[in-house]
Amino acid sequence: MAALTLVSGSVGLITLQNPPVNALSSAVRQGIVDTVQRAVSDPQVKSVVICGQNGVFCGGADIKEFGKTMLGPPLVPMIHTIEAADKPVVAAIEGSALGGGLELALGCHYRITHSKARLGLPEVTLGLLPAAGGSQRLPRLIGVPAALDLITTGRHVTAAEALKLGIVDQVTDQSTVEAAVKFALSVEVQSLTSRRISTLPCPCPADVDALFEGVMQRVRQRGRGAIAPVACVQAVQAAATLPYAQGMEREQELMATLFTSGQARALQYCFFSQRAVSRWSLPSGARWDSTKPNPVTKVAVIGLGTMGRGITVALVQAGLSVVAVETHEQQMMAAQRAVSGMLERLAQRQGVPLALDRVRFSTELEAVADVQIVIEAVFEDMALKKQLFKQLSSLCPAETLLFSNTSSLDIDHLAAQTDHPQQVVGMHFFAPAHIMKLLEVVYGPRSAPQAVATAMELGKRMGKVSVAVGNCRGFVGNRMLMHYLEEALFLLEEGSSPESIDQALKEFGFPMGVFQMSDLSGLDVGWKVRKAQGLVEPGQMSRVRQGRRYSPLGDLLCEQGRFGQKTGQGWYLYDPAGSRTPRPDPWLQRFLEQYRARQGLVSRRIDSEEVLERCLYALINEGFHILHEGIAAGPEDIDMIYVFGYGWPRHRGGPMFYASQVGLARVLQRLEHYHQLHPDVPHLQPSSLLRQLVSSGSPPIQRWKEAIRKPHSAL
Ligand SMILES: C/C=C(\C)C(=O)SCCNC(=O)CCNC(=O)[C@H](O)C(C)(C)COP(=O)(O)OP(=O)(O)OC[C@H]1O[C@@H](n2cnc3c(N)ncnc32)[C@H](O)[C@@H]1OP(=O)(O)O
Repeated sequence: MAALTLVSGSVGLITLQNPPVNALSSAVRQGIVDTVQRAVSDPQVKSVVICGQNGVFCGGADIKEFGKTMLGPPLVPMIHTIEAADKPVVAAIEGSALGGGLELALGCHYRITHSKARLGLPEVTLGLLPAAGGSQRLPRLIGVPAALDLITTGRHVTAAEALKLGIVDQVTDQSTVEAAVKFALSVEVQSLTSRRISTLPCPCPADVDALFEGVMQRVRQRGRGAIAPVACVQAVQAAATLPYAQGMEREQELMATLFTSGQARALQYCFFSQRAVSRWSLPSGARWDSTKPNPVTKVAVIGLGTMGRGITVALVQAGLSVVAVETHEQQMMAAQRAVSGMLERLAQRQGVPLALDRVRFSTELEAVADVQIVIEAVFEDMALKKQLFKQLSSLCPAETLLFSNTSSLDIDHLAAQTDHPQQVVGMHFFAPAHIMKLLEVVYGPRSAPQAVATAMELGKRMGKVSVAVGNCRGFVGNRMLMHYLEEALFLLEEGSSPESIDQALKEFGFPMGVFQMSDLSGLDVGWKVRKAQGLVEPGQMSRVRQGRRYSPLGDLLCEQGRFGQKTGQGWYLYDPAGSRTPRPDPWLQRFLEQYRARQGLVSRRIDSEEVLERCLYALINEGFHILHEGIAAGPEDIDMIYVFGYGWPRHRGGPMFYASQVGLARVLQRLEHYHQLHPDVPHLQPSSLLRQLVSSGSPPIQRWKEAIRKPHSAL
C-alpha cells in the first residue's frame, strides 16, 4: 500500500499504492508510517519524496471507511511524524492532492506540483472539516483570508493558483517525481526549522475579528443550515487565535461533532450517489459497462428559445460542433445574439478562446442532415413535436439519434412518429441549460441501449450529472414535484400564506420556497400543462376535478394575467415587473380570504411542521411509487435528481435519503394521518413499497433495492 525505494543514491521514494485515487485507507496509512520510519532510520537515505501511483498523489481519507471501526494508525500523528522528521520530506503532487492528501503534503517540508494538478481541502463538501491539521496548517502557510476561502468552500485550486497562494514551492510541466527528487537532493543539507508549518505563527490581517464575523455571516447564509462550513470557520479562528497544540484540540473537538452528524452522512451519501447514477441499467438488462456510446462530434439543436440557447452553449463548451436551427427568422437573429453573448461572457470569465466558430446557425431544418445527434427543443406542444419527429425521421440518416428536451411529454409517442424508434431518447435539461448540472435521460420502451449510452456520455461531456429514468408523465423530477405544488395550494386554501409556506421551506434549506419558485418559472407554464390534461375550467371554482381534490387557485391567478415575475404579479408582487425581489401582496391576501369565504373554508393556523410534512412527504411518497414501478433504478437516482435539479439541500441528502433519516415508520404514520384527514387526496395514500419497507423493519437505504421485487416496468 506504500512502497519505499532508494533513488539517485540518497533519496527514499515512497509511493502510495491504492488505486484509483490512493485514498488514505488504514493499509495506506500503515504503509506510510512503516516506510517513513524505515527511510528516516536508514543512514543511506538523506531525503524523502512522497508520491502517488498512477499519476495521482492522493484523494484524501478513504471515505468508504467512514462510519466503520477505525483501524490502523490515525492521520494526525502520522503527519506529525513526517513533519518532525530530521530529513527533508518533499511531496511530489500529480493529479490531485485533496483533503487528507493535501494535509499529508502540508506535513511535508516542501511541495512540488505538476502544472495540471489540483489541490484543495474539500472536507466541507462531505460535512467535515480538514481535521488532520489542515485547518491549523493552511492558515499558517497562506494566511487567514485565503485559508478561509479554501476551507469553507472546499474548492480545488490549480497548480498555478497554489503557487501564487504559497501552498506549493515549485510547479513543473515535466516528470513531477524527477523534479521532486532533484529538489530533494538540493535541500538535503538545509535546515528544516522554517519548513515545519505547525511551528510558524499564523499571519492575521489587522481587522481579523471583522473578517471572521463577515465570513461567518456569509457561510451561514450560503450554507442554508449546513453545519460544516460554520465549524470550518471556527477551526480557522482557533488557528488564528490559539497556539498550534490548542488549535489542534479545537479542530478535533469540532470534528467530533461533525463526524457522526446526519449532515455528514447525507453529504457522503451524495458523494457516492453522484458517481453511482452514472452506472445505469435498463429493464432489458443492458448496462453502462456493456454498451458502447456512439462517437459524437456534431450535434444539432432545433428550437432556439431559452432552453435551446442554453443547450447550444453547453454543447459548444463541451467542445462539440453545433448546428443551431430556428425556423423563425426574427427569433433566429435574437438567438444568435444571445448565444454569442453567452459564449463571449463565458470565454472571458474562464480565460479561454472564444469558440463561436463551432456554431452554425440556420433557419433550414435540412441543415441537420449530417449530424450524429439532433436535440429537439421546440415549444412544449405534443402536436408540434410529433410533426417535427416525423420530418426528422425522413430527413436524417437511420443512424442519427433523435433526442427530445421535453420536460413531461411521452417519449414513446414521439418515437412512434419515426421509422427508427430505437434511436429516440429524452434528454430533459433544466433551465438555464448551460448552468444547471442535472440531466434526466429518459428511455422509452423502444429506446436502444446504445442511444441511452450516447445520451449519458454526452451529458457527461457537458459536465452534467445524468440520471437514466423510465418514461412516464413528468418523468421523475416533475412527477414528484406536482404533488409538492398541489399540497402547497391546499395549504393556502386551508389558511396558510405564500410567505409562511416559503419561509418553512427555506428554513428546511431550499434556496427558495415553492411560491417564489413558481413565480420565477412562470405560472402560465403549469396552467398550460393543466389545460392539456383537461383540468382547467375557466371561471370555475369547483374543488373536485377528475374525481380528486383540486385547487383552482393557480388557474384563477393566471386568468387575471398574474404569471409571476415576468408580469410583476403572481403569488408575490414584483416592482418593477421582472424584478427578482418578491414582496407580499395585500391583494393576494384579500383574494385568498374571499376565495375561502366563497368556498366555505374555515381558515386555521398551520405551523411549519405541517407545511414540511405535507409538501415533502407527498413528494417522497411519489418517489416510492416511482421506485416501485422501476421508473428510477434506485433511491440514489431520485435523490441526485432533486439535489442537482430542484435545489433540495445537499446536506439533507435528497428526498429518499431524508425519508430514511426521518424514519420510514414515521413518514408512513404521518402520511396515513394526513390521508385520513384528506381522503380525497390520493397522493397522500402511502405507497405500497413504503408499507413493505416498514413492515420489513425499515432497512437502510442501501438495501431498499432488494425490497423492490418488481423490476423496471415499461409504460
Ligand atoms: C477528515 C477527512 C479527511 C481527512 C478527508 O480527506 S475526507 C476526503 C477528502 N477528499 C475528497 O473529498 C476527494 C474526493 N474525490 C474526488 O474529488 C475525486 O474522486 C477525485 C478528484 C480525487 C478524482 O476524480 P475522478 O478522476 O473524476 O474520479 P471519481 O471521482 O470518479 O473517483 C474514482 C473512484 O474513486 C473513488 N474515490 C474518490 N475519492 C475517494 C476517497 N477519498 N475515498 C474513497 N473513494 C474515493 C470514487 O468513489 C470512485 O469510485 P467508483 O465510483 O469508481 O467506485
